[in-house]
Amino acid sequence: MDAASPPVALAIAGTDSGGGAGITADVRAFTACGVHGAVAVAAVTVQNSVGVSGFHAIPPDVVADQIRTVAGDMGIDAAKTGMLASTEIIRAVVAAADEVGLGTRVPFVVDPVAASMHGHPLLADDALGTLRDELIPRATLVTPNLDEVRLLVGVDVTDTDGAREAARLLVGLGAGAALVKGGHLEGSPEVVDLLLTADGSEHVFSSPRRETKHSHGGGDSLASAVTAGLARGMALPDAVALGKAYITRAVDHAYPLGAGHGPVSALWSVADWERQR
Ligand SMILES: Nc1ncnc2c1ncn2[C@@H]1O[C@H](COP(=O)(O)OP(=O)(O)OP(=O)(O)O)[C@@H](O)[C@H]1O
Ligand SMILES: Cc1ncc(COP(=O)(O)O)c(N)n1
Repeated sequence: MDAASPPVALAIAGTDSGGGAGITADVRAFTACGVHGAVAVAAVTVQNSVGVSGFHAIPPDVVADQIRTVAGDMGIDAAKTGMLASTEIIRAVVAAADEVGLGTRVPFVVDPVAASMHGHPLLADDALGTLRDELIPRATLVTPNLDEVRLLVGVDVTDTDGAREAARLLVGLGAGAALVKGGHLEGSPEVVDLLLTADGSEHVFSSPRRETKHSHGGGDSLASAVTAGLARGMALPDAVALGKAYITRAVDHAYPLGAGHGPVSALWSVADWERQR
């Protein structure tokens, strides 16, 4: 007898040839969190642990068609965006999202990726306004890091009050909720991610800060684990709690790889499985 079909989550994002971030991290998180991962590739990056040396943006209509063709066959229970590269791709994603109900019938997580952790740009400068004005208003949840917060709403977050103010402004852009991630707030012993929903409810997710430079793909992994929770029908705070639990474990198991920043890891799930074999 066939197994029951799992929920389907769709990642609309870029590839990472080094396998640390982007769509590779997304699909690992989807699998580890119990959903089937489908993908709409928006860009192919030439990337390793040291940085991004180039990328090729996929034609916008091909990005949109990947979304439509998955929706039309297997259905989409939740979707997330990562690297979208250009204004034209964002507009194509917005058009397809509206057609298939992302952000209305289907939970839609927007991770507003602007640059890699090495500081290499993954979004054209002139695309930030389109991301802010056309994509974020469709988001069930937007998940910026502190650099993206600064770019999107001009707030320099240094503490929880600043994160709260930034989240309020992000929700003011039209997102259903904002999760302001505190990974970049070096110096604090806890990593605090703050969730604010449009109805004003606030949830704080805190975990011990791990001393590691190997956190490549952390933001993608968190957003994808939250998306998996939403695809499974969880309420947003529960889905974010799942995402935080997943990323905390993945940072705990992050490993060095290459000369630069190694990835956060989902390989503990394989070790668990082998122990039980
Ligand atoms: N040193 C750390 N220890 C534990 N958790 C961390 C650490 N750094 C980041 N995290 C967690 O990882 C997630 C991603 O946070 P971060 O603010 O680094 O986003 P990001 O910049 O988009 O990620 P990245 O650039 O690493 O892909 C958050 O849930 C954060 O709490
Ligand atoms: C294709 C792609 N998408 C997203 C990121 C951001 O991840 P990080 O901030 O860990 O470099 C990346 N480096 N590459």
